Amino acid sequence: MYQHIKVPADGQKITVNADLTLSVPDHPVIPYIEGDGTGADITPVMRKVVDAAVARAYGGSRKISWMEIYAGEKSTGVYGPDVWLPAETLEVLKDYVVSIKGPLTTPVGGGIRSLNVALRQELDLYVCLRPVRYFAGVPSPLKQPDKTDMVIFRENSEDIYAGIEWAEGSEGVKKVIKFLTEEMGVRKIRFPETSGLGLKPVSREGTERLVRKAIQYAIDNDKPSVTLVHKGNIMKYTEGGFRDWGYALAQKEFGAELIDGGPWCKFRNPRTGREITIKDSIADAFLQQILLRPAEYSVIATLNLNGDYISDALAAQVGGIGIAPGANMSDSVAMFEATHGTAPKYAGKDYVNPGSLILSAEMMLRHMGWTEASDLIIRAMEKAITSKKVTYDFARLMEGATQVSCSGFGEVMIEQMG
Ligand SMILES: NC(=O)C1=CN([C@@H]2O[C@H](COP(=O)(O)OP(=O)(O)OC[C@H]3O[C@@H](n4cnc5c(N)ncnc54)[C@H](OP(=O)(O)O)[C@@H]3O)[C@@H](O)[C@H]2O)C=CC1
Ligand SMILES: O=C(O)CCC(=O)C(=O)O
Ligand SMILES: [Mg+2]
Repeated sequence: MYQHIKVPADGQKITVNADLTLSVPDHPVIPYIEGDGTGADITPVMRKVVDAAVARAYGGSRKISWMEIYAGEKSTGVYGPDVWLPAETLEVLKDYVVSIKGPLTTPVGGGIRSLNVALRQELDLYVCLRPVRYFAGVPSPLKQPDKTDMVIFRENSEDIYAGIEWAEGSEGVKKVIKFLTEEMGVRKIRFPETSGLGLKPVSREGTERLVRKAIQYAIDNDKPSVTLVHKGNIMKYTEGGFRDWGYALAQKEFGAELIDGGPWCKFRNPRTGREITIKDSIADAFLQQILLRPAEYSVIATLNLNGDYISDALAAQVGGIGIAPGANMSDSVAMFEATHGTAPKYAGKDYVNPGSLILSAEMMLRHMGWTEASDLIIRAMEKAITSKKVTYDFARLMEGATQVSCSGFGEVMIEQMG
Protein backbone atom coordinates (compact mmCIF):
# COMPACT_ATOMS: atom_id res chain seq x y z
CA MET A 1 0.00 0.00 0.00
CA TYR A 2 2.78 2.44 0.90
CA GLN A 3 6.12 2.74 -0.88
CA HIS A 4 8.37 2.54 2.19
CA ILE A 5 6.15 2.53 5.27
CA LYS A 6 5.57 -0.85 6.86
CA VAL A 7 2.21 -1.02 8.60
CA PRO A 8 2.45 -3.27 11.69
CA ALA A 9 0.20 -6.28 11.37
CA ASP A 10 -0.73 -6.32 15.05
CA GLY A 11 -2.22 -2.83 15.43
CA GLN A 12 -5.34 -0.82 14.59
CA LYS A 13 -5.93 2.81 13.70
CA ILE A 14 -7.09 5.41 16.20
CA THR A 15 -10.20 7.05 14.74
CA VAL A 16 -12.03 10.32 15.36
CA ASN A 17 -15.72 10.24 16.28
CA ALA A 18 -18.30 12.74 15.01
CA ASP A 19 -18.00 14.73 18.27
CA LEU A 20 -14.20 14.86 17.76
CA THR A 21 -13.44 12.47 20.63
CA LEU A 22 -11.07 9.60 19.86
CA SER A 23 -11.74 5.88 19.61
CA VAL A 24 -8.52 4.29 20.78
CA PRO A 25 -8.06 0.55 20.28
CA ASP A 26 -5.98 -1.46 22.76
CA HIS A 27 -3.21 -1.87 20.17
CA PRO A 28 -3.12 1.50 18.39
CA VAL A 29 -0.69 2.14 15.57
CA ILE A 30 1.31 5.25 16.39
CA PRO A 31 3.36 6.68 13.51
CA TYR A 32 6.63 8.29 14.52
CA ILE A 33 9.31 10.34 12.78
CA GLU A 34 12.72 9.66 14.32
CA GLY A 35 14.07 13.15 13.61
CA ASP A 36 17.46 14.53 12.57
CA GLY A 37 20.52 15.07 14.76
CA THR A 38 19.78 14.01 18.33
CA GLY A 39 16.41 12.65 17.14
CA ALA A 40 18.13 9.29 16.62
CA ASP A 41 19.30 9.41 20.27
CA ILE A 42 16.09 10.47 21.99
CA THR A 43 13.40 8.72 19.92
CA PRO A 44 14.34 5.11 20.82
CA VAL A 45 14.59 6.12 24.49
CA MET A 46 11.15 7.74 24.35
CA ARG A 47 9.69 4.55 22.80
CA LYS A 48 11.26 2.35 25.47
CA VAL A 49 9.99 4.50 28.34
CA VAL A 50 6.49 4.67 26.83
CA ASP A 51 6.38 0.91 26.23
CA ALA A 52 7.48 0.29 29.82
CA ALA A 53 4.85 2.67 31.23
CA VAL A 54 2.08 1.15 29.11
CA ALA A 55 3.12 -2.41 30.03
CA ARG A 56 3.26 -1.50 33.71
CA ALA A 57 -0.06 0.38 33.66
CA TYR A 58 -2.09 -2.18 31.70
CA GLY A 59 -0.29 -5.49 32.31
CA GLY A 60 -0.12 -6.37 28.62
CA SER A 61 -3.76 -5.66 27.74
CA ARG A 62 -2.71 -2.49 25.92
CA LYS A 63 0.34 -1.98 23.74
CA ILE A 64 1.45 0.57 21.14
CA SER A 65 2.32 -0.68 17.64
CA TRP A 66 4.95 1.80 16.52
CA MET A 67 5.14 2.58 12.79
CA GLU A 68 8.12 4.46 11.44
CA ILE A 69 7.41 7.15 8.86
CA TYR A 70 9.97 9.45 7.32
CA ALA A 71 10.83 13.14 7.06
CA GLY A 72 14.07 15.09 6.94
CA GLU A 73 17.50 13.59 6.37
CA LYS A 74 16.39 10.00 6.94
CA SER A 75 13.70 10.43 4.29
CA THR A 76 16.27 11.50 1.71
CA GLY A 77 18.11 8.23 2.37
CA VAL A 78 14.96 6.13 2.05
CA TYR A 79 13.08 7.92 -0.77
CA GLY A 80 15.84 9.69 -2.71
CA PRO A 81 18.04 12.76 -2.34
CA ASP A 82 15.37 15.45 -2.78
CA VAL A 83 12.48 13.87 -0.92
CA TRP A 84 12.40 15.60 2.46
CA LEU A 85 8.71 15.17 3.20
CA PRO A 86 7.11 12.29 1.26
CA ALA A 87 3.43 12.51 0.35
CA GLU A 88 2.79 9.20 2.12
CA THR A 89 4.14 10.64 5.39
CA LEU A 90 1.50 13.37 5.25
CA GLU A 91 -1.16 10.84 4.28
CA VAL A 92 -0.31 8.64 7.29
CA LEU A 93 -0.20 11.56 9.72
CA LYS A 94 -3.74 12.57 8.65
CA ASP A 95 -5.05 9.05 8.55
CA TYR A 96 -3.66 7.74 11.82
CA VAL A 97 -4.66 10.90 13.72
CA VAL A 98 -2.12 10.70 16.61
CA SER A 99 1.64 10.73 16.03
CA ILE A 100 4.95 11.82 17.51
CA LYS A 101 8.08 13.27 15.94
CA GLY A 102 11.67 14.06 16.79
CA PRO A 103 13.23 17.39 15.77
CA LEU A 104 14.01 18.19 12.14
CA THR A 105 16.84 20.40 10.89
CA THR A 106 16.18 23.68 9.09
CA PRO A 107 19.21 25.38 7.54
CA VAL A 108 19.67 29.09 8.24
CA GLY A 109 19.41 31.43 5.24
CA GLY A 110 19.14 29.29 2.09
CA GLY A 111 18.25 25.63 1.63
CA ILE A 112 14.99 23.91 2.36
CA ARG A 113 12.24 25.63 4.29
CA SER A 114 11.29 24.25 7.69
CA LEU A 115 9.78 20.77 7.49
CA ASN A 116 8.34 21.35 10.96
CA VAL A 117 6.45 24.38 9.71
CA ALA A 118 5.47 22.50 6.53
CA LEU A 119 3.98 19.64 8.59
CA ARG A 120 1.99 22.11 10.71
CA GLN A 121 0.76 23.93 7.60
CA GLU A 122 -0.07 20.84 5.53
CA LEU A 123 -2.07 19.28 8.37
CA ASP A 124 -3.44 22.64 9.56
CA LEU A 125 -2.19 21.92 13.08
CA TYR A 126 -3.09 25.41 14.18
CA VAL A 127 -2.42 25.05 17.92
CA CYS A 128 1.09 24.60 19.23
CA LEU A 129 0.47 23.60 22.83
CA ARG A 130 3.46 23.85 25.15
CA PRO A 131 2.91 23.38 28.88
CA VAL A 132 5.65 24.72 31.15
CA ARG A 133 5.83 23.31 34.68
CA TYR A 134 8.48 22.80 37.28
CA PHE A 135 9.71 19.40 38.46
CA ALA A 136 11.06 19.52 42.02
CA GLY A 137 14.84 19.36 42.11
CA VAL A 138 15.50 20.58 38.56
CA PRO A 139 18.24 23.25 38.57
CA SER A 140 16.85 26.63 37.52
CA PRO A 141 18.21 30.18 37.31
CA LEU A 142 15.19 31.37 39.34
CA LYS A 143 14.90 31.47 43.12
CA GLN A 144 11.34 30.17 43.03
CA PRO A 145 11.00 28.19 39.81
CA ASP A 146 7.83 26.47 41.07
CA LYS A 147 5.99 29.76 40.53
CA THR A 148 6.28 29.23 36.77
CA ASP A 149 3.26 27.20 35.73
CA MET A 150 2.00 28.24 32.32
CA VAL A 151 0.50 26.68 29.23
CA ILE A 152 1.39 28.31 25.93
CA PHE A 153 -1.11 28.30 23.06
CA ARG A 154 1.02 29.41 20.13
CA GLU A 155 -0.74 30.12 16.83
CA ASN A 156 0.88 27.67 14.46
CA SER A 157 -0.27 28.49 10.93
CA GLU A 158 0.20 32.23 10.31
CA ASP A 159 2.48 35.17 11.02
CA ILE A 160 5.90 35.96 9.59
CA TYR A 161 6.67 32.31 10.47
CA ALA A 162 4.60 31.12 7.48
CA GLY A 163 7.71 31.68 5.37
CA ILE A 164 6.30 34.01 2.70
CA GLU A 165 9.49 35.80 1.73
CA TRP A 166 11.44 37.15 -1.22
CA ALA A 167 15.23 37.24 -1.27
CA GLU A 168 17.25 40.38 -1.77
CA GLY A 169 17.83 41.05 -5.49
CA SER A 170 15.23 38.46 -6.68
CA GLU A 171 12.65 39.21 -9.37
CA GLY A 172 10.01 38.62 -6.70
CA VAL A 173 11.32 41.20 -4.28
CA LYS A 174 11.70 43.77 -7.09
CA LYS A 175 8.07 43.24 -8.13
CA VAL A 176 6.71 43.49 -4.58
CA ILE A 177 8.76 46.60 -3.77
CA LYS A 178 7.66 48.20 -7.06
CA PHE A 179 4.03 47.44 -6.19
CA LEU A 180 4.41 48.76 -2.66
CA THR A 181 6.17 51.97 -3.62
CA GLU A 182 4.33 52.78 -6.86
CA GLU A 183 0.81 51.54 -6.12
CA MET A 184 0.55 51.59 -2.33
CA GLY A 185 2.53 54.77 -1.67
CA VAL A 186 4.88 53.03 0.77
CA ARG A 187 7.82 55.28 1.64
CA LYS A 188 9.19 53.41 4.63
CA ILE A 189 11.43 50.82 3.00
CA ARG A 190 14.76 52.29 4.02
CA PHE A 191 16.95 50.49 1.45
CA PRO A 192 14.63 49.33 -1.38
CA GLU A 193 17.49 48.23 -3.67
CA THR A 194 18.98 45.80 -1.15
CA SER A 195 16.05 44.59 0.95
CA GLY A 196 14.71 41.09 1.38
CA LEU A 197 11.02 41.09 2.26
CA GLY A 198 8.72 38.91 4.38
CA LEU A 199 4.95 38.96 4.79
CA LYS A 200 3.15 38.71 8.10
CA PRO A 201 -0.39 37.41 7.57
CA VAL A 202 -2.48 37.38 10.77
CA SER A 203 -6.21 36.83 10.41
CA ARG A 204 -9.28 37.17 12.58
CA GLU A 205 -10.25 33.56 11.78
CA GLY A 206 -6.80 32.25 12.68
CA THR A 207 -6.74 34.25 15.89
CA GLU A 208 -10.26 33.27 16.92
CA ARG A 209 -9.73 29.54 16.55
CA LEU A 210 -6.52 29.72 18.60
CA VAL A 211 -7.90 31.96 21.36
CA ARG A 212 -11.07 29.84 21.52
CA LYS A 213 -8.93 26.77 22.28
CA ALA A 214 -6.92 28.66 24.91
CA ILE A 215 -10.03 29.88 26.71
CA GLN A 216 -11.66 26.45 26.54
CA TYR A 217 -8.48 24.98 28.03
CA ALA A 218 -8.69 27.49 30.90
CA ILE A 219 -12.30 26.42 31.51
CA ASP A 220 -11.58 22.68 31.33
CA ASN A 221 -8.51 22.92 33.57
CA ASP A 222 -9.85 25.53 36.00
CA LYS A 223 -7.17 28.13 35.23
CA PRO A 224 -7.48 31.72 36.50
CA SER A 225 -6.47 33.69 33.41
CA VAL A 226 -5.69 33.79 29.71
CA THR A 227 -3.12 36.38 28.62
CA LEU A 228 -2.98 37.53 25.00
CA VAL A 229 0.67 38.31 24.23
CA HIS A 230 1.34 40.58 21.25
CA LYS A 231 3.30 43.56 19.95
CA GLY A 232 0.17 45.34 18.86
CA ASN A 233 1.39 48.84 19.69
CA ILE A 234 3.82 48.60 16.76
CA MET A 235 2.21 46.05 14.41
CA LYS A 236 -1.29 47.36 14.77
CA TYR A 237 -3.21 45.39 12.16
CA THR A 238 -1.53 42.03 12.77
CA GLU A 239 -0.50 41.75 16.43
CA GLY A 240 -2.92 44.51 17.46
CA GLY A 241 -5.61 42.66 15.53
CA PHE A 242 -4.74 39.50 17.46
CA ARG A 243 -5.34 41.31 20.74
CA ASP A 244 -8.60 42.96 19.66
CA TRP A 245 -10.03 39.82 18.05
CA GLY A 246 -9.05 37.80 21.10
CA TYR A 247 -10.85 40.14 23.51
CA ALA A 248 -13.88 40.33 21.20
CA LEU A 249 -14.10 36.53 21.05
CA ALA A 250 -13.96 36.25 24.85
CA GLN A 251 -16.93 38.60 25.10
CA LYS A 252 -18.91 37.21 22.16
CA GLU A 253 -18.49 33.48 22.79
CA PHE A 254 -17.76 33.21 26.51
CA GLY A 255 -19.81 36.12 27.84
CA ALA A 256 -16.79 37.95 29.29
CA GLU A 257 -17.53 41.43 30.69
CA LEU A 258 -15.18 44.40 30.70
CA ILE A 259 -13.31 45.15 33.93
CA ASP A 260 -13.28 48.90 34.73
CA GLY A 261 -14.10 49.81 31.14
CA GLY A 262 -11.67 47.26 29.63
CA PRO A 263 -9.85 46.03 27.75
CA TRP A 264 -9.34 43.34 30.41
CA CYS A 265 -12.46 41.29 30.87
CA LYS A 266 -13.67 38.37 32.94
CA PHE A 267 -16.31 35.67 33.12
CA ARG A 268 -17.22 32.85 35.47
CA ASN A 269 -15.98 29.39 34.62
CA PRO A 270 -19.24 27.54 33.83
CA ARG A 271 -17.78 24.37 35.39
CA THR A 272 -16.38 25.70 38.65
CA GLY A 273 -17.93 29.15 39.13
CA ARG A 274 -14.45 30.65 39.55
CA GLU A 275 -13.47 33.78 37.66
CA ILE A 276 -11.35 33.64 34.52
CA THR A 277 -9.66 36.92 33.58
CA ILE A 278 -8.76 37.66 29.98
CA LYS A 279 -5.87 40.13 29.87
CA ASP A 280 -3.08 41.12 27.52
CA SER A 281 0.58 41.95 27.68
CA ILE A 282 2.94 43.54 25.16
CA ALA A 283 5.54 40.94 24.22
CA ASP A 284 8.72 42.72 25.36
CA ALA A 285 7.26 43.63 28.73
CA PHE A 286 5.87 40.10 29.01
CA LEU A 287 9.37 38.65 28.74
CA GLN A 288 10.41 40.53 31.86
CA GLN A 289 7.14 39.86 33.68
CA ILE A 290 7.53 36.09 33.34
CA LEU A 291 10.86 36.34 35.15
CA LEU A 292 9.81 38.82 37.81
CA ARG A 293 6.12 37.90 38.40
CA PRO A 294 5.55 34.47 36.85
CA ALA A 295 2.76 33.55 39.27
CA GLU A 296 0.51 36.14 37.62
CA TYR A 297 0.38 34.22 34.34
CA SER A 298 -1.35 30.97 33.55
CA VAL A 299 -2.66 30.28 30.02
CA ILE A 300 -0.85 32.24 27.32
CA ALA A 301 -2.30 32.78 23.82
CA THR A 302 0.11 34.30 21.34
CA LEU A 303 1.21 34.56 17.75
CA ASN A 304 3.56 32.16 16.02
CA LEU A 305 6.92 33.94 16.34
CA ASN A 306 6.26 35.29 19.85
CA GLY A 307 5.25 31.77 20.85
CA ASP A 308 8.52 30.37 19.56
CA TYR A 309 10.56 32.81 21.63
CA ILE A 310 8.36 32.53 24.72
CA SER A 311 8.49 28.70 24.65
CA ASP A 312 12.26 28.57 24.99
CA ALA A 313 12.40 31.47 27.47
CA LEU A 314 9.83 29.87 29.76
CA ALA A 315 11.45 26.46 29.38
CA ALA A 316 14.69 27.96 30.67
CA GLN A 317 12.95 29.14 33.82
CA VAL A 318 12.06 25.56 34.75
CA GLY A 319 15.34 23.93 33.74
CA GLY A 320 15.74 24.25 29.99
CA ILE A 321 14.45 22.85 26.72
CA GLY A 322 15.75 19.40 27.62
CA ILE A 323 12.43 18.71 29.36
CA ALA A 324 10.05 21.04 27.46
CA PRO A 325 7.25 19.07 25.77
CA GLY A 326 4.74 20.06 23.12
CA ALA A 327 1.96 19.17 20.72
CA ASN A 328 0.76 20.47 17.37
CA MET A 329 -2.99 20.07 17.05
CA SER A 330 -5.95 20.63 14.77
CA ASP A 331 -9.48 19.74 15.84
CA SER A 332 -8.87 16.11 14.89
CA VAL A 333 -5.16 15.45 14.27
CA ALA A 334 -2.40 15.72 16.89
CA MET A 335 1.33 15.46 16.31
CA PHE A 336 3.44 15.58 19.46
CA GLU A 337 7.01 16.91 19.43
CA ALA A 338 9.77 18.22 21.65
CA THR A 339 10.20 21.99 21.95
CA HIS A 340 13.94 21.80 21.28
CA GLY A 341 15.73 21.24 17.97
CA THR A 342 18.27 18.75 16.66
CA ALA A 343 21.19 20.00 18.85
CA PRO A 344 23.63 18.85 16.13
CA LYS A 345 26.80 19.08 18.23
CA TYR A 346 25.48 16.26 20.42
CA ALA A 347 24.06 14.07 17.63
CA GLY A 348 24.83 10.36 17.90
CA LYS A 349 26.57 10.74 21.27
CA ASP A 350 23.82 9.25 23.47
CA TYR A 351 24.20 12.40 25.53
CA VAL A 352 21.22 14.77 25.53
CA ASN A 353 18.18 14.80 27.76
CA PRO A 354 15.37 12.67 26.28
CA GLY A 355 12.92 14.27 28.75
CA SER A 356 11.34 16.68 26.30
CA LEU A 357 10.29 13.95 23.88
CA ILE A 358 9.30 11.60 26.73
CA LEU A 359 7.05 14.30 28.23
CA SER A 360 5.63 14.98 24.75
CA ALA A 361 4.76 11.27 24.64
CA GLU A 362 3.21 11.66 28.09
CA MET A 363 0.95 14.36 26.62
CA MET A 364 0.15 11.99 23.76
CA LEU A 365 -0.89 9.18 26.11
CA ARG A 366 -3.09 11.60 28.07
CA HIS A 367 -4.64 12.78 24.78
CA MET A 368 -5.42 9.12 24.02
CA GLY A 369 -7.04 8.70 27.44
CA TRP A 370 -4.28 6.39 28.69
CA THR A 371 -3.91 8.45 31.84
CA GLU A 372 -2.57 5.63 34.05
CA ALA A 373 0.47 5.31 31.75
CA SER A 374 0.85 9.12 31.61
CA ASP A 375 0.77 9.38 35.38
CA LEU A 376 3.44 6.68 35.63
CA ILE A 377 5.70 8.67 33.31
CA ILE A 378 5.25 11.85 35.33
CA ARG A 379 6.00 10.04 38.58
CA ALA A 380 9.03 8.31 37.04
CA MET A 381 10.34 11.67 35.81
CA GLU A 382 9.86 13.21 39.27
CA LYS A 383 11.64 10.31 40.96
CA ALA A 384 14.49 10.19 38.42
CA ILE A 385 15.17 13.90 38.98
CA THR A 386 14.96 13.54 42.75
CA SER A 387 17.44 10.65 42.58
CA LYS A 388 19.85 13.11 40.87
CA LYS A 389 20.73 10.62 38.13
CA VAL A 390 20.37 13.07 35.28
CA THR A 391 21.76 14.02 31.87
CA TYR A 392 24.49 16.62 31.39
CA ASP A 393 22.17 19.63 31.19
CA PHE A 394 20.94 19.12 34.75
CA ALA A 395 24.11 17.48 36.10
CA ARG A 396 26.20 20.56 35.28
CA LEU A 397 24.01 22.72 37.52
CA MET A 398 23.06 20.24 40.24
CA GLU A 399 25.12 19.57 43.33
CA GLY A 400 25.83 15.90 44.01
CA ALA A 401 24.40 14.68 40.70
CA THR A 402 25.45 11.54 38.86
CA GLN A 403 25.56 12.24 35.14
CA VAL A 404 23.91 9.57 33.01
CA SER A 405 23.61 9.21 29.24
CA CYS A 406 20.47 9.79 27.19
CA SER A 407 19.61 6.08 27.20
CA GLY A 408 20.82 5.86 30.82
CA PHE A 409 18.21 8.43 31.84
CA GLY A 410 15.53 6.33 30.12
CA GLU A 411 16.71 3.33 32.15
CA VAL A 412 16.59 5.34 35.37
CA MET A 413 13.01 6.33 34.57
CA ILE A 414 12.03 2.72 33.85
CA GLU A 415 13.64 1.55 37.11
CA GLN A 416 11.56 4.13 38.98
CA MET A 417 8.37 2.57 37.58
CA GLY A 418 9.14 -0.44 39.78
N1 LIG B 1 10.55 21.32 16.19
C1 LIG B 1 11.72 21.12 15.66
O1 LIG B 1 11.96 20.14 14.99
C2 LIG B 1 12.77 22.15 15.89
C3 LIG B 1 13.87 22.15 15.07
N2 LIG B 1 14.87 23.05 15.28
C4 LIG B 1 16.03 22.97 14.39
O2 LIG B 1 17.11 22.35 15.11
C5 LIG B 1 18.36 22.81 14.61
C6 LIG B 1 19.27 23.25 15.75
O3 LIG B 1 18.70 24.41 16.35
P1 LIG B 1 19.30 25.19 17.60
O4 LIG B 1 18.91 26.60 17.47
O5 LIG B 1 20.72 24.82 17.80
O6 LIG B 1 18.42 24.70 18.84
P2 LIG B 1 18.41 23.32 19.63
O7 LIG B 1 17.14 23.34 20.42
O8 LIG B 1 18.64 22.16 18.76
O9 LIG B 1 19.67 23.43 20.61
C7 LIG B 1 20.00 24.58 21.35
C8 LIG B 1 20.61 24.21 22.68
O10 LIG B 1 19.57 23.72 23.54
C9 LIG B 1 20.06 22.69 24.36
N3 LIG B 1 19.35 21.45 24.03
C10 LIG B 1 18.69 21.12 22.89
N4 LIG B 1 18.18 19.89 22.98
C11 LIG B 1 18.49 19.43 24.20
C12 LIG B 1 18.24 18.21 24.89
N5 LIG B 1 17.53 17.22 24.33
N6 LIG B 1 18.74 18.07 26.13
C13 LIG B 1 19.44 19.06 26.72
N7 LIG B 1 19.70 20.22 26.13
C14 LIG B 1 19.23 20.41 24.87
C15 LIG B 1 21.56 22.59 24.08
O11 LIG B 1 22.16 23.52 24.97
P3 LIG B 1 23.70 23.49 25.46
O12 LIG B 1 24.53 23.92 24.28
O13 LIG B 1 23.70 24.49 26.57
O14 LIG B 1 24.05 22.11 25.92
C16 LIG B 1 21.61 23.06 22.64
O15 LIG B 1 22.88 23.50 22.25
C17 LIG B 1 18.03 23.95 13.62
O16 LIG B 1 18.13 23.42 12.32
C18 LIG B 1 16.60 24.31 13.95
O17 LIG B 1 15.94 24.83 12.85
C19 LIG B 1 14.85 23.95 16.33
C20 LIG B 1 13.78 23.97 17.17
C21 LIG B 1 12.63 23.10 17.00
O1 LIG C 1 11.26 24.55 12.24
C1 LIG C 1 12.32 24.78 12.83
O2 LIG C 1 13.41 24.39 12.42
C2 LIG C 1 12.30 25.55 14.12
C3 LIG C 1 10.97 25.48 14.80
C4 LIG C 1 11.00 25.94 16.19
O3 LIG C 1 11.95 26.48 16.72
C5 LIG C 1 9.80 25.73 17.00
O4 LIG C 1 8.76 25.38 16.46
O5 LIG C 1 9.87 25.91 18.21
MG1 LIG D 1 11.57 27.05 18.77
